[in-house]
Amino acid sequence: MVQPSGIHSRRAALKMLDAVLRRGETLEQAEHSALRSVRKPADRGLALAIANESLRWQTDFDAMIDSATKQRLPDDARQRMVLRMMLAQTLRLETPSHAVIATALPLLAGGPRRLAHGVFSTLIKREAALPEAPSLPGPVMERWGARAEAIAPGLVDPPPLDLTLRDASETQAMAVQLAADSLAPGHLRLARGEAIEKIAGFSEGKWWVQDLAASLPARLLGKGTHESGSKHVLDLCAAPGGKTLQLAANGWNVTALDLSKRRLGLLKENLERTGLKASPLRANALIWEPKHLYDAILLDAPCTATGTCRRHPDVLHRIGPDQIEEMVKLQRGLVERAATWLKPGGVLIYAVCSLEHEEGENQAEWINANCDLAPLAITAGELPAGLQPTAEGWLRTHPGLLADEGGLDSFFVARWQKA
Ligand SMILES: C[S@@+](CC[C@H](N)C(=O)[O-])C[C@H]1O[C@@H](n2cnc3c(N)ncnc32)[C@H](O)[C@@H]1O
Repeated sequence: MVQPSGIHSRRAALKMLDAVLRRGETLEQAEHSALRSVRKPADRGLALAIANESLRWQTDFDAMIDSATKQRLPDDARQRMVLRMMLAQTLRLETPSHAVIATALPLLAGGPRRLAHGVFSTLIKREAALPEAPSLPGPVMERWGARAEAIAPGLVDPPPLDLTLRDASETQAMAVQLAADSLAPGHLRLARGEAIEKIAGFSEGKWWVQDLAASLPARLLGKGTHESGSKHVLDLCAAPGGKTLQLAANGWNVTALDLSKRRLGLLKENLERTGLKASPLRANALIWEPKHLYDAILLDAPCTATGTCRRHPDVLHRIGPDQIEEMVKLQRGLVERAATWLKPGGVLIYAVCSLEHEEGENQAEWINANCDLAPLAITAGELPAGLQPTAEGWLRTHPGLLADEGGLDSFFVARWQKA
């Protein structure tokens, strides 16, 4: 049978959705195997766009689908996944209906295609439309509470592209060269679209991709030099190295420790491209013992990553209480050990790209109560204009902040000092 053109990208998108929603894989993990058989970059881009938009607007697509079916389709039914993809193409990617139908029905070969066709046609006839911002899944609304309302508008589109510059003194010149905005020294914000490798300065290693929020933890450690040379920082859970690069560029002598061989490989590539120096170290921080104490430790802890929902909408559907609890335990194990590896006067930064209280605010309270460290409040003067620390001296960013400038990922950051 002749397959309609564009079917490969739709098959790959369906594979990704299936891996995320039925097997709990991250979209990034799923991407790898799903895109293996899709050769053309444009087809790969389309597959990713369909999967992303389906996940971003899933709650709204499901409400539409349910309004047009007599019997509710199970959440993980293939027809529901294909219908979400069809609606994503029509309502978000401006794909003509005939192309949507021609590429969707083969995905249901051997199954009830008529149902999908009927539901889709009904919704198109009704001129079903999306709300201004995606509705968040019920459990996410419950967890994020009052913040959810501010966050949702930040999820409408994929975020802009943020770069961190190797040399912050070039901020203005690079902003002009790349027609970019800058929200802080060493930060540039570009419209998303162009291939990363094609942006000027990539091959010379003048910058790396890093959301502004992700750059804040390392900024809060300041310069790494003093009269007698460089101070020692342990970048604990360092790979792929966005913060390692910042610390190295700021004069720190960096040990970049991570458990993952693959991710450390990326960190090494990043060091090579930027010409910055750090000492990568593969170890499990839960059993590793340092040979000396550190002036500073940056613990960018493994977490549920729900704060990256703008670029990874799969987290809206994959993460629940079990994953949160698992991460909370791991984070406590790591921070408990890190707290003993600081010199007197040494500074610890704890950061997570999570929107969950359990991994952020609750962990900071736990550290206050259980670790031999004194809180060192973050001040407004240390933050980009428009951001404020909390009353406790912590930092909590989310996609609803700096909304007019393009928003931010969500990070929780707090700081302590060893007596
Ligand atoms: C949030 S990511 C780090 C991102 C990195 N700091 C950056 O800015 O590019 C968390 C990292 O923790 C690492 N990790 C998880 N458990 C670990 C452990 N027990 N010991 C060391 N690293 C661990 C993961 O491999 C992952 O790279």
